[in-house]
Amino acid sequence: MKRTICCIQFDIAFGDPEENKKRVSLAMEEAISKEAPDFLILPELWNTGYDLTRLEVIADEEGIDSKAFLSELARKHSVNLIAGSIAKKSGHEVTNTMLIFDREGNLIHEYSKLHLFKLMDEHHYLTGGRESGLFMLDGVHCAGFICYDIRFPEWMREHAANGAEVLFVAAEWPLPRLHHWRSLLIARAIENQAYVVACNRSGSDPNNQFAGHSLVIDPWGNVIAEAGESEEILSAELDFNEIAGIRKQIPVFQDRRPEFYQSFVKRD
Ligand SMILES: O=C(O)CCC(=O)C(=O)O
Repeated sequence: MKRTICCIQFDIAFGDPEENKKRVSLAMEEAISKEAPDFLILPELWNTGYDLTRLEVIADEEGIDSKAFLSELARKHSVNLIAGSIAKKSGHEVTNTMLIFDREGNLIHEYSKLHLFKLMDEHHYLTGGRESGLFMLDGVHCAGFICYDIRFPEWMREHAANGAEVLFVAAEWPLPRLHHWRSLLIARAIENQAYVVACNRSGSDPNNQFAGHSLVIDPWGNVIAEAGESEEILSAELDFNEIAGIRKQIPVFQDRRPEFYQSFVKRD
């Protein structure tokens, strides 16, 4: 089974959801006309960027506006959409939430970033998620993660151990730690013997310059597509038949001994 994917790496307008909707629409038109992908992925917080101090005002109330907008795009282009994440307001809480739509425009899953990134003050403005990132889309077992989540191999492993064949990552990863971005993503692909499709943003905001370098990595850890630092539509073909062979050759999922991992007692 093969599927084509496109990462839409774009420069997010700071605190301007309407402008960002225009940018997403245009980039999607381009991706669809050039690549006709099965799956499209957007970056993290694409509606507001990291304008955290104004989230009370600009976050999307229950995600209603974004959901209508994205559902229509998925349906119109008949594409599966891993719609990065949005700032979503529910009562007094704001979450950093990934929205996933099928080709008919049905919202099939929401995943809110589990691990908040203190270095960028997320814990002051956002509430961490509580749900799993697992979902099934177009016959593929998928899992979604958001940026800092990639530093938590145990979280991603749980998803792979529960069947995920492709790990989608939406990010606003800063340029100074590009080396970590690449190394962590390659490691997550190798250890989980899964595809990693990671969509970062490009450009800068008042506080950070972002790395771009969206990546598609195969289950052997080979980088099969990589963007540069600027806006780019990155595409690749994923062949899910490769996974079974790799998992048979080095059967890490059978060889795990999780019963020992929790009960480890530190010796002096
Ligand atoms: O872990 C990192 O270095 C970057 C994480 C990040 O930028 C985020 O989670 O938004």
